[in-house]
Amino acid sequence: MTKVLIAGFTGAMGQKAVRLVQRTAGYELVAGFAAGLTSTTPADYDLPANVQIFGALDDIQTDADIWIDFTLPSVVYPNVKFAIEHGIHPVVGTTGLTDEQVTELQALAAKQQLGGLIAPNFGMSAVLLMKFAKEAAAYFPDVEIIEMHHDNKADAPSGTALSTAKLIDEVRPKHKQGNPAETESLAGVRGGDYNGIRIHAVRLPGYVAHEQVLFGGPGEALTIRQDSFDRESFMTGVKVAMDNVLDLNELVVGLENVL
Ligand SMILES: NC(=O)C1=CN([C@@H]2O[C@H](COP(=O)(O)OP(=O)(O)OC[C@H]3O[C@@H](n4cnc5c(N)ncnc54)[C@H](OP(=O)(O)O)[C@@H]3O)[C@@H](O)[C@H]2O)C=CC1
Ligand SMILES: O=C(O)C1=N[C@H](C(=O)O)C[C@H](O)C1
Repeated sequence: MTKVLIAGFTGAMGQKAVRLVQRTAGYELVAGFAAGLTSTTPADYDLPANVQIFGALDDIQTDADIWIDFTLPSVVYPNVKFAIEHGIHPVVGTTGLTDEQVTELQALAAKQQLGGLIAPNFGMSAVLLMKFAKEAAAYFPDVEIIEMHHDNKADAPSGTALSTAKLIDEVRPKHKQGNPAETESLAGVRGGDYNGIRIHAVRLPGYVAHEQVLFGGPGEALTIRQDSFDRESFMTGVKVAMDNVLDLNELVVGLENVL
């Protein structure tokens, strides 16, 4: 039986992950971790009595094999560091880790000879969107990204949009796009700028997670779009990660690398 701890177990994604672990043969939920808890009684979260509930990182004592993290950009780094230092394989969906933090965590995982996975998006449609966008960018170097999310989202741009921009940046011919004399009469109206790639973030009730990559060329355009209408869409990828993470011997970034 593979034992799982879920960090952020009370959140929108954490709750989906709890149900995934509970319904999947071969896995056992042994612990839940979240901040701001009013109780550490498992029954108060509809969890069996043997599930340990932790409200602070320093309190965690567990024999979990896997640490699933769906928390907040502000806490994901210490969480994953803690997991690796305690020999728990991290499966990280939380966004917001900087490139430097990922490099540090990879070095720590290598030192501990521990495998893990960080995925900016566990949804198949988003993984494919990023793959197709990278392919298209070699032929359509002029591109902008629009990501659309629910209005509870803490961070902007989305981790997926940033990853998409990084993948596009790896292949697209280096050039300046748009009008070099362009001005903004309304601050921020042209979006964020990742190496010349504009990213626009929309936050609205009713949305879950959506992304469009717009390519423009002389007389034509290509739009690639993905929609996650339900957070259940991310669970396919989380299950793939759980099934593979114990066999990894490094901290891998991107679900596509374990598919
Ligand atoms: N990779 C992917 O496929 C996906 C990634 N995400 C990412 O996952 C993350 C979580 O998203 P979502 O579930 O919507 O967010 P929620 O706000 O719904 O949940 C956040 C969770 O983290 C907990 N938390 C808050 N502060 C701390 C802390 N200091 N230590 C430990 N736990 C803490 C919250 O507990 P409490 O409620 O008690 O404050 C809650 O359980 C985000 O970064 C989001 O971008 C989301 C969807 C898919
Ligand atoms: O906060 C969310 O909801 C999501 N976060 C991830 C991101 O920032 O890319 C993945 C997905 O977009 C949903």
